[in-house]
Amino acid sequence: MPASVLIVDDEKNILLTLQTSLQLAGYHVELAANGQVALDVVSARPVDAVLMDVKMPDMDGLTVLARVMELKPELPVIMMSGHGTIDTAVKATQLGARDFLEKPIARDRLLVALRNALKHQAAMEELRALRAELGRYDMVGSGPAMQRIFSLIQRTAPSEGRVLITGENGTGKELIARALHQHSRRKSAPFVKLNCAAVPHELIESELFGHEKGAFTGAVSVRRGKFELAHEGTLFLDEIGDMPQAMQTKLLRVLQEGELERVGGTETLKVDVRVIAATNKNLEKEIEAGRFREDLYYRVNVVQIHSPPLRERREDLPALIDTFLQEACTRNGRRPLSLSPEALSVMASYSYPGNVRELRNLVERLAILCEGPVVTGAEAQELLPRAKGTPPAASSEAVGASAMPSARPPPLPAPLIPSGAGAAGGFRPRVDRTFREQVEDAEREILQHTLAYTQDNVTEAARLLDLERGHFYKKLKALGIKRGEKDQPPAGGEG
Ligand SMILES: Nc1ncnc2c1ncn2[C@@H]1O[C@H](COP(=O)(O)OP(=O)(O)OP(=O)(O)O)[C@@H](O)[C@H]1O
Repeated sequence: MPASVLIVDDEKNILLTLQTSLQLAGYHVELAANGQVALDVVSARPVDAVLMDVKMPDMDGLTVLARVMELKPELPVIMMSGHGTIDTAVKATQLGARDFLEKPIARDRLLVALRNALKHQAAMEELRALRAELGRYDMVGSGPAMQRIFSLIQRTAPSEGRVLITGENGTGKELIARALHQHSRRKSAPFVKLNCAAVPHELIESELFGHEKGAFTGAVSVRRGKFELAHEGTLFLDEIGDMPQAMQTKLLRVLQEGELERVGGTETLKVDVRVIAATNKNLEKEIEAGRFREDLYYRVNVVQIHSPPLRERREDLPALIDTFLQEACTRNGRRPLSLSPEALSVMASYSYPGNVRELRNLVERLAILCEGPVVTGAEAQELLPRAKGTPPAASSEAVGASAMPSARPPPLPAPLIPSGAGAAGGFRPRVDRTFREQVEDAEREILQHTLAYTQDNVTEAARLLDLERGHFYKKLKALGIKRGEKDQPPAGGEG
């Protein structure tokens, strides 16, 4: 689609001369003979740049410029003046003008200014997108599950086939979608994302298809939808299982015909977009339950890529931890940290219900909180969440699938191994803690472990350990264990 330029000038012959120059250079041109018309156009139709005279009757160019900046702060505006003073040029720049040209306008100078303004605009948009996504492109992992994903990406990306990516939250579905885009012939066009679960149902249509000015209350200016923005590129529909049914029907039509109308509009727009969808739901079950259209499912599910949960590809943990740790250290301006074997073992024994996203956050916390340069097992242990029924790890087992408990709690608390004491053969005497302190460490771990198992239910934890409830509370206090407020200590604090 050619870039569209709005020319604003009260002199008709200037409008026509500039129009001819720009049309010959391949631009789509709109004309406005005064400031009010210009403002109407800017709020009613998408324009990519504005070329505007300073001196106009009724509303002068600088006033119009200020209003345009309120409506569309990112829109590049080039001001023109036959009576250009430095003052006016400075004022225009302060108001947000991208360039200032003196009349009479040389064609070459005009085209260079316009090209620069549009290039700058595109670069800023790219930069914004890159900043937002910084560090989210590279996929780490060399185990069989990731190898399978890489191979599917390699084979599917160059095709035009729609892809459905399935998997729990935080498993890297968006990264897969981005990798598909980056390895496709569409890579120089935009990658646009819409999270269907995050947009209120009543707004999703205008998010996807855009809207005309006045289409509904709050539609103060025309807006392009995600489909239009993704023209010639890729549209990533995240959480497609949450798309309202009425929208599923409309989406189906766009996928079938490549055509759409903005909300409140009558013009039919043609779009060339590759759709990649993702879901954490089982869409076949959603179809059975009547919540997801079967025909839409077949449209989006030409190729399916499943991203398994992290607990099913534990072999990737060390590489992921290492990558995230180095990234986090750089980001937080500290020297590289490394994990002791005990810390790695502790990290490996957690089940990561939030998957790679949770791992990434935990590692970021390690990079901020640990003294270093080597993260100890105790520091890692301290960091892991324990309140959701996940028992804290035994600290000195080897990393590997067998060292990792499943996400579900065991039927009874697993036998505990005090910090620093491993399974048979792995025992290492601690010289940095007294005997009494090590006993307390062990007691603390038993109480925390049991509380995590009972989801902070003290009565149940005390029962499991065959302790009186009051005595249990006393121990918690003595060992400095903080807990949630599910039930209160008995009156007097003892039992
Ligand atoms: N293989 C990987 N290598 C490196 N980083 C990864 C990998 N997988 C996921 N991540 C990181 O984990 C985080 C979550 O990934 P992403 O947003 O792609 O997951 P998702 O499955 O799309 O999540 P949601 O379903 O919640 O939208 C991101 O910070 C991403 O960079």
